[in-house]
Amino acid sequence: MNNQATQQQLIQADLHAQGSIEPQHEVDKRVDFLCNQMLETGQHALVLGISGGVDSTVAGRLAQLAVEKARNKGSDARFYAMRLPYGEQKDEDDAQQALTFISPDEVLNVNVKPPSDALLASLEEGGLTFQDAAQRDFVLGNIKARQRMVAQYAVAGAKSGLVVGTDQAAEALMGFFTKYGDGACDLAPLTGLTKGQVREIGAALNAPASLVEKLPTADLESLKPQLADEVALGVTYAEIDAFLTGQQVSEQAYTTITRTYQRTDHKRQLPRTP
Ligand SMILES: Nc1ncnc2c1ncn2[C@@H]1O[C@H](COP(=O)(O)OP(=O)(O)OC[C@H]2O[C@@H]([n+]3cccc(C(=O)O)c3)[C@H](O)[C@@H]2O)[C@@H](O)[C@H]1O
Ligand SMILES: Nc1ncnc2c1ncn2[C@@H]1O[C@H](COP(=O)(O)OP(=O)(O)OP(=O)(O)O)[C@@H](O)[C@H]1O
Ligand SMILES: [Mg+2]
Repeated sequence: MNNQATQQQLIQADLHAQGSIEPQHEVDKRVDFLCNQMLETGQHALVLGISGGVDSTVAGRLAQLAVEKARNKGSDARFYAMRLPYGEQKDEDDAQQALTFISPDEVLNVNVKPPSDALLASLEEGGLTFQDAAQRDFVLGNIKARQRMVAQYAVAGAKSGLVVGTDQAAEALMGFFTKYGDGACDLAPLTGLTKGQVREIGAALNAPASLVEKLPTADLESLKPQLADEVALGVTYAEIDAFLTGQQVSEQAYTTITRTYQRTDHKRQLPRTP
């Protein structure tokens, strides 16, 4: 086996990626995981932001199925789905379609624009300056992701709940999440799945095809609304998934992926200590 294939195998194992999945088996396994976590911890709720993207559509439906299963076992578990737009969201219709599909016990609508803008204004009043408008916008993007984390943990605190995250192997590989923003959670039910496998599970759950096939976007930068992840990453999800499932990828994709994986190692670890 050549060096490239060995390195791919090591990373695949590190991220718990599988070459292929049986979607219904993964649904059952991951619903059981969420249900058992509720029962074992004695917590009473699951909490998750629903964006209108495929990851939160799938994780949200798994969460609703899990609390229903826990209730069948005598728990009073409830799922709190949260809409967390930054002002008006361009793909709000998709978010509403996701909510209809998920059928959560509760929906909370929280606008993260006022707290995000207020924090940025306070930082600037406090003396923080930026290189340019693009850097300021990028930093504000991560503030939005972290305000969503704050909002979800507030609900978890009030309802004795656990925060669900949507990190999967493709985002983990590329460190494509905000550290302590959407990267922060108590339970990560999509761990190990490629983007394509998340879509396979969405299809097995009968999620609307338009959401299953939707173009992924972090949608954090106001100056680049709905920016496709693949443009930001400089590599396609098809190439990322191929890398994760042990297939050969182009030299350029291999270099981009392995360099990004190494550069973002700190995002997949606990804080460094002396
Ligand atoms: N070597 C190192 N060792 C330990 N810590 C290190 C470090 N280098 C930076 N850091 C720390 O990490 C910080 C950078 O990480 P972070 O704050 O996350 O910021 P960063 O990785 O620069 O930005 C987050 C990226 O994730 C994308 N994202 C975010 C949220 C959701 C999604 C999505 O797919 O929906 C995507 C977003 O578009 C952006 O490209 C630095 O400011 C520093 O505090
Ligand atoms: N506007 C939003 N409202 C509620 N939650 C959000 C919003 N934006 C992001 N989130 C939360 O942050 C998570 C990370 O965003 P991310 O874009 O990776 O996932 P997604 O939108 O579900 O799917 P995709 O990656 O395909 O766009 C989401 O899964 C969701 O839980
Ligand atoms: Mg998204």
